[in-house]
Amino acid sequence: MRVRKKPWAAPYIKDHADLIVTDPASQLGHWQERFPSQQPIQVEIGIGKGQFIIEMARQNPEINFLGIEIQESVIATALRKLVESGLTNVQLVETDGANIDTLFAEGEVDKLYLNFSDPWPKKRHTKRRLTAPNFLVHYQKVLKKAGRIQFKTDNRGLFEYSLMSFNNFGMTFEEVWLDLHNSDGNVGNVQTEYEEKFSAKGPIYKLVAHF
Ligand SMILES: C[S@@+](CC[C@H](N)C(=O)[O-])C[C@H]1O[C@@H](n2cnc3c(N)ncnc32)[C@H](O)[C@@H]1O
Repeated sequence: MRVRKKPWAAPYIKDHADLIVTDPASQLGHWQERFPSQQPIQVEIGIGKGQFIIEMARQNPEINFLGIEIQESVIATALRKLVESGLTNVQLVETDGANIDTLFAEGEVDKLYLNFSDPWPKKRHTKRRLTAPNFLVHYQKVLKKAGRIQFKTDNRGLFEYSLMSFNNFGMTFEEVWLDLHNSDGNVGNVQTEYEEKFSAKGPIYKLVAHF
């Protein structure tokens, strides 16, 4: 998903350096200092406009959330929502999720969310999928022992690929939902922007797994 540049984005991000990090490697070992309370850290990679992470933070004040997004113009919109929310248990991080192993110490992350990740359907782009083994190696390092990865998508091809990828990596599945919105798994489900947009067109798939 490529989005048009927004001229206001860079200055807005600069003005809100208390809520967004643009040089994340400098925070290694210091993430908790960015929050008022030391609490478990949960991370979403590819937050888009931030609806999911902000609502999760509202519902779970006992957790500190970090939202990673690669596109400046997209994360700037999420930042606006965060500013309006007044929440203090969310920090945004403008970076490539592929760098996650350089951002956190081993076992620092409690849970990882991947929502409606770009499908990269062409075979030659497999390594760009956020559920590919080259990403799983990094997730395994930063997640605490038995820390969960929660993945949702409307893309059947990506979901099937991810099931195989996690399984081949030796991960254990805790939940697999093939039609989340019409199942018991939907209780307490927090929807993302993409989920709201695409659930009318077909099923939403979800899995929760750990290493
Ligand atoms: C299809 S959108 C989904 C947005 C949101 N999660 C939702 O469900 O509404 C995927 C988002 O992931 C971001 N993204 C893709 N690859 C990324 C990466 N390697 N690191 C960080 N963000 C990434 C994209 O810029 C885009 O905003």
